[in-house]
Amino acid sequence: MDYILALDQGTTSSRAMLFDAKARVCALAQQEFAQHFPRPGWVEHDANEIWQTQLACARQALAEAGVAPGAVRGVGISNQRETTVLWDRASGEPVAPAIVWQDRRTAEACDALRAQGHAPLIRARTGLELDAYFSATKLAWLLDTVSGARARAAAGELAFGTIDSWLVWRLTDGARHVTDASNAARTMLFDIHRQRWDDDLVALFDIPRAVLPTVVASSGVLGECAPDVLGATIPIAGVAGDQQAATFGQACLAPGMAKNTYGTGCFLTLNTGQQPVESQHRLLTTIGWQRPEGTDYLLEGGVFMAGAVVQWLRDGLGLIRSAGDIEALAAQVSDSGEVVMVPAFAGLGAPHWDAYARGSLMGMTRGTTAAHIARAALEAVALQNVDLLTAMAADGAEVKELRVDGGMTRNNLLMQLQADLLGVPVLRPQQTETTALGAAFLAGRAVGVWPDDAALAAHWQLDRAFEPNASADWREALIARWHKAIERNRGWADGA
Ligand SMILES: Nc1ncnc2c1ncn2[C@@H]1O[C@H](COP(=O)(O)OP(=O)(O)O)[C@@H](O)[C@H]1O
Ligand SMILES: O=P(O)(O)OC[C@H](O)CO
Repeated sequence: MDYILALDQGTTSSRAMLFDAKARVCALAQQEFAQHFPRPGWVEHDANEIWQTQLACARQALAEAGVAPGAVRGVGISNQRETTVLWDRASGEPVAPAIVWQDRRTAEACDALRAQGHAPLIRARTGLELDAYFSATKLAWLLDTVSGARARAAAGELAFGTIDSWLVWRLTDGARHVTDASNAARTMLFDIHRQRWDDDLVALFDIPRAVLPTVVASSGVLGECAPDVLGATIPIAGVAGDQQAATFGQACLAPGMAKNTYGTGCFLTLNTGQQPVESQHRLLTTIGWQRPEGTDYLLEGGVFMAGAVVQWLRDGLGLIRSAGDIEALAAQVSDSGEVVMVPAFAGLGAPHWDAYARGSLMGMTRGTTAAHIARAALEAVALQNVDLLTAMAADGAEVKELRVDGGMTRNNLLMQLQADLLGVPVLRPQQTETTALGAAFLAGRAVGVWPDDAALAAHWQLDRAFEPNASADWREALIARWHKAIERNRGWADGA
C-alpha cells in the first residue's frame, strides 16, 4: 500500500495525517501551540514551537498507523498563510517571533502606502488588497525593527519564509529555502501573472533579494526530508496554502467550482481556471496551485469571524457551554426577531475591508432572548458569505453550488440557512479533512500515487446536500436589514 503524509500547519494547531491510496485517513495527530498577544492588535507565534509540534505530530501519526517511514511515498504540506518568519541561515534560529496573519501592527504602514497611491499597483501585480494581513509589511517591519536585520539580510545571512518555507527548511535540515507559488501569492511581493518576485514591489517594501525563497511548483518533488527527521529520506512533493489546499482537496479542479471553509473565519474560493479574474469588488485574485501542466487561479473572499463568533457566545457571553450547543439554542426560535449581529470584532474583511468597523448587535427589543441572539449569530455567518458570493457574481463569476468543509459545517441549521440565503445548494462531503487531503493529493499526484485529476475527484463523496428552500421575500428582507446594519458599523472605531 502507498501512503502520503500530510502536514497541516494551522493557526492554532499543528496536525499530521497519514492517507492511503484510497484517500482514507490512517492516522491523525494534533497538537495545539501557544498564541502570543504582546500588545493590542499583535499576534505572534514561536516558529520553533510550530516546528516542534509539527514534527511530533508527524512522528506520532506514523507510529500510530504502524507504517514504516520508508513506505511513505511523499510528504505534502498545507499551512496557515501569510504568517512571516525570519531566521538565521547559519544557526537555523528565528531572529524574532513569527508575525501571524491576524497581526495588525502594520496597519498604519499600509495606510501610508495607500495615501501615497500604491494600492492600484499592488492589486494589479499581486491580486491582493493593500492590507496588513499579507506578509510584505510584516517582513519590512522585522527588517526595520530587529537590530542589524536589514544589513544581515542584504549580506545573505537571513532567510524569510511563510510557514511552508520554514517547515521545508527544517525538514530538509537547511538544504532547501523554497516556497510554493500559492504561498508566494500571499506575500504581496509576487507577480501572480508572470509568477515571479516583483522587482517594483521588492523595491517598494525595501526587501533585500537575498532574503527571499526560491518559488517552486505546488505539486512536484522539491526536496527530501533529512534521514533523521522522520526516519527515511521521504520526498517532499506537494505544498500549498491551506485554503488553496482545501480547494484542491474538495476536488474543485474545474473552473466554476467553489468551496467554503468554516473555521475560525470563513474562506470562500472559486476556481477560475488558468485565467486570473481581476475583481472589481474587492475580492482577492490568487494562485490556487502551480503545476507542470499550468497554474489555476482562484477568486477568494475571506471573513475574519465565523466559528469565532460561536466561541464568543460561549466564552465571552456564556450563552452556551460548547460550540455545538448553538444549534439547539438558535432552533428555539424561527427567526432572530429582527436582531442583527455584525461580527466586525476585528474589522470587516472582504468585500468591505473596513479595519475600523466593530461588532454590534442591533434591533433588540424587550422580547429579545438568548435564542434570538444565537440565531442572529448564525445568520451573520451566512450573510457574510452572501456578500462574498454576490461580489463574485458581480465579477462575472457565478457560483452554482458550494462545497463546504470546516468545524462549523457540522451545524445543520447553519448549512440550511446558508443554502436559503445564497439560493444555491450547499454540499457537505463525507471527508471534511479537506485541507490535509489537498496537501496529500498535491504530493500524491507528483509521485504517481494518483495517475490523474479524475482519480482525485472520484474520492469526493457527498454526505448531505442542503437545498435552498426559502422565499425570495424572506431572503431579500434579511439581506436588506443586514446591509443597513453594516452601514451603521462602518468606521466605528477611533482612527478611521
Ligand atoms: N456545531 C457547531 N456549530 C457552530 N460552530 C461550531 C460547531 N462546532 C464547531 N464550531 C466552531 O468551528 C470552529 C472550529 O472549526 P475548525 O475547522 O476546527 O477551525 P480552525 O481550523 O479555524 O481552528 C470553532 O470556532 C467552533 O466555534
Ligand atoms: O489556519 P487557518 O485554517 O485559520 O487559516 C488561516 C489562513 O490561511 C489565513 O489566510
